[in-house]
Amino acid sequence: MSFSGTMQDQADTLRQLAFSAKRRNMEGQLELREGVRVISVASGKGGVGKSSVVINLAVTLSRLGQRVLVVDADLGVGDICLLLGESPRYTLDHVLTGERGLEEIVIGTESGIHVLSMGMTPQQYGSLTPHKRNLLLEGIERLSDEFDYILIDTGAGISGNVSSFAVAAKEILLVVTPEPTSIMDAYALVKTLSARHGALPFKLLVNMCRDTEEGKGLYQKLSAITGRFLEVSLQYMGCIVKDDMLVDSVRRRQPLCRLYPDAKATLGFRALAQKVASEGAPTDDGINVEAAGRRKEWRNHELSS
Ligand SMILES: Nc1ncnc2c1ncn2[C@@H]1O[C@H](COP(=O)(O)OP(=O)(O)OP(=O)(O)O)[C@@H](O)[C@H]1O
Repeated sequence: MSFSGTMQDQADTLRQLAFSAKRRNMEGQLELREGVRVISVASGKGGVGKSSVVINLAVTLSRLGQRVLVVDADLGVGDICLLLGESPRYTLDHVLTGERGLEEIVIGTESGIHVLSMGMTPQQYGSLTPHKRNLLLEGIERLSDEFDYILIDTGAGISGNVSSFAVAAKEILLVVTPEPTSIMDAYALVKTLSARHGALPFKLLVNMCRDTEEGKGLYQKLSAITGRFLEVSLQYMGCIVKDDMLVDSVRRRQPLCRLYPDAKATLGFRALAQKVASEGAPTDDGINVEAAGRRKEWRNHELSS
């Protein structure tokens, strides 16, 4: 199977899961605990540091006293456990065969965060009996009781499972780097997701930039284009500078912020976590008040210019 075929498969699987969850929601059967923040971390292209952002944001939030679950939905890759030097004893297969409950494949890590690896092909999902689907969904429901934050590491790009989680997650943290291809792919992702799902509350994080000025400049450019051509406003969440310490932490399979508490990139993650934590959860329609205000400003600006 080709790589893009695999990504499409992943998207289909997660879409089915999301739709099942939605149906249950409408029936009042699946309800995530009120107040739990579900943030999907996405990128237009691969290799921009999405998994590193998920891990370090999760660990920093955990140090702020939050209970954090990372869902590795970058199906089949299992990056998060690899990056944390963890080898889960059980996989989703054990849940599907009924040997284990979903809670039992969640692993606690030394860094204080929990990780759930959710790799499953659409073929596997399609062959699930309604009973097994329910088991999975009920598992997710129960898990949300145990955490304040659920961070989802999605596949990269439009064909990734970000589309499936976009609606479910309510909050999308888009990771972009100063590379032209990363910027173009991020724009394409925002365009496609907005066309599919309407106004979504995009948050933008610039990774691997030279300094804060470059980060802010990139945000202003991208935000001007998405505002003008897509009527989509982006909320700036800050930047993480390019830092060799991060590369070293990946090699040593430990979170940067744990290994190097004073590294420049660690300070960026700290600022990011504080910004995330200081915001309220979005409202039921997925729009937080601040973002809605900015969208209105954009429209007024467009009308008056
Ligand atoms: N701020 C940074 N400074 C220096 N290197 C970084 C930074 N962020 C990420 N990297 C490096 O970029 C590489 C890719 O990072 P990562 O695996 O987190 O990206 P990704 O977007 O999740 O990739 P994929 O799409 O393949 O899952 C890693 O080797 C990491 O060390």
